[in-house]
Amino acid sequence: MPSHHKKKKQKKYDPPKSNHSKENINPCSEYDRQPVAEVQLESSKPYLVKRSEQVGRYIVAARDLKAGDVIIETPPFVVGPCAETEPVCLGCHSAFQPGSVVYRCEICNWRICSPSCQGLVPAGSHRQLECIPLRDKAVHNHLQTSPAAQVKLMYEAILTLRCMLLKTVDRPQYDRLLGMDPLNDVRQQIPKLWNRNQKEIVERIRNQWGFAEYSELELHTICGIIEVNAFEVGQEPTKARALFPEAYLLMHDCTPNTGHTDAPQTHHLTVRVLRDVKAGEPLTLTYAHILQGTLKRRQHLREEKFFSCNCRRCTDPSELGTNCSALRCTKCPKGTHTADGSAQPRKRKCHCRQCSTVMSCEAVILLLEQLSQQLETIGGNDVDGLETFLRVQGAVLHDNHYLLLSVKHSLCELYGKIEGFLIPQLSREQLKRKETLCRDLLEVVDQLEPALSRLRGTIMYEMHVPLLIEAGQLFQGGVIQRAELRRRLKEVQRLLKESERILALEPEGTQEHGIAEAARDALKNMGDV
Ligand SMILES: C[S@@+](CC[C@H](N)C(=O)[O-])C[C@H]1O[C@@H](n2cnc3c(N)ncnc32)[C@H](O)[C@@H]1O
Repeated sequence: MPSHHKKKKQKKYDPPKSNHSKENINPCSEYDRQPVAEVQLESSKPYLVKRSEQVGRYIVAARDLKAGDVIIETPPFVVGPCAETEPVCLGCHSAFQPGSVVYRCEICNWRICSPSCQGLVPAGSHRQLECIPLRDKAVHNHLQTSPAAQVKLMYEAILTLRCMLLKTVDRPQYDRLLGMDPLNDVRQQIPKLWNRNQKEIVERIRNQWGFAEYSELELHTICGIIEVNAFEVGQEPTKARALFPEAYLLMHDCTPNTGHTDAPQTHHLTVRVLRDVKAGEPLTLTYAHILQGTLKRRQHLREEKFFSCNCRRCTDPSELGTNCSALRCTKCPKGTHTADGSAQPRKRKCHCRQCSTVMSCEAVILLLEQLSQQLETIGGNDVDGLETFLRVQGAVLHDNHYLLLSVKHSLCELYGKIEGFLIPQLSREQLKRKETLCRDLLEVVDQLEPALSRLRGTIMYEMHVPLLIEAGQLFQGGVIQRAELRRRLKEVQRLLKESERILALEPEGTQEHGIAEAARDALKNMGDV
């Protein structure tokens, strides 16, 4: 729990209004449902809370911020298993390895990774929240008799139950959780979603598990709070969802100016600005995948986050010049098709920018679905299969199309990492290939998520390897002289320094932190150039 939290008188839940006032609101005077202590402390924060009709509450920089400045640092309100997940440890949320010893919680009998799992006991975790209620209601019996698909849904319901149990275990925390917008009015208009929640979560918790003391509306509200506001946390083999104070106020943008990271085990969240931000500028986060095309991002945001994105990138058919969603024109040799900026899928058309041929967006979506399915049939480590996909579909899609970018990203990591393609096994052509793939990716990432982007940091680290080897080989072969060698090594150093600068910001124990250490070692080994 954040240290500034003070106990306050209980307030009745007042669902947030979706017709937010247009007026900009000073954090010291706004927040009808905010605990007083928190409002008083807001003024020391690097952000101000505002509100608009279109976005609801959002935050802006309270002063000029420098790339790397931390704007939010917070423990989670609550963490829990992802939607429809395979069974995970209810302590640390790590997946169970096939054949690993089966341990069970001695109280509730649900599976855990080990009796000494550190995640079982902290505040807001299994033992404090659902463990004894699950035992008292013998919920484990349902787990044993249910088919795998139902078991996944039972794990999904755990996070809703955890939030709900806060009402009795930690009422102030529960009240703060209810400060998040569940968008009930919007979600209720989507029968597929509402009815699914009713059947799979609300009725499960109330009727099957026997927690009838919680009303249907309370449980639907928690479902909404999770759907609208939860962050994905953890790294393989741990994957979970978490709700955080403050961070939920970050509005979405498809070219965000903040990035976030969560610490292994505790899932404490750190949000930093990725680039310099001027006072008054909205602080933004992406709720979608950065290397995804506009149609897909907008679809995800509409269906899963319940709004139409009209950011600069979504309304620009070229996606800020990257052509991330462009298809090659079948009628003219140089043309590319891109969707116009309309937010409404039915109205959208994909025009060739050279010859004005028009394709319907439905046809484009269908084609991309087929290509995605084709891609899924290629094994994750199948270098040749992925290269063939790039070659064949490169005739249909722009070089920077997001489907090709995702293949390029996989390949740039595979060259140098898997048996048969380890660094000493790579031919000159394959090393060059790795370099080219990294350059292609960097060119796009520099546009969409510049400066301190984690993706940039990892690509730069990958790219230093072929450049370093090539420089050494060319010098030893007498192809380049000392001055050219020096120039090339300087470039390698630049990549390593930038990669280290970015990834050293990641918490200890993460893969990225490990890469930062490797970059530091590589720089030390290079010595003075
Ligand atoms: C995590 S919440 C952000 C906080 C929220 N605005 C509030 O007042 O509680 C996400 C919701 O905010 C709104 N939102 C965030 N970014 C937006 C954007 N770029 N355009 C429109 N609505 C946005 C959407 O309703 C979205 O479902």
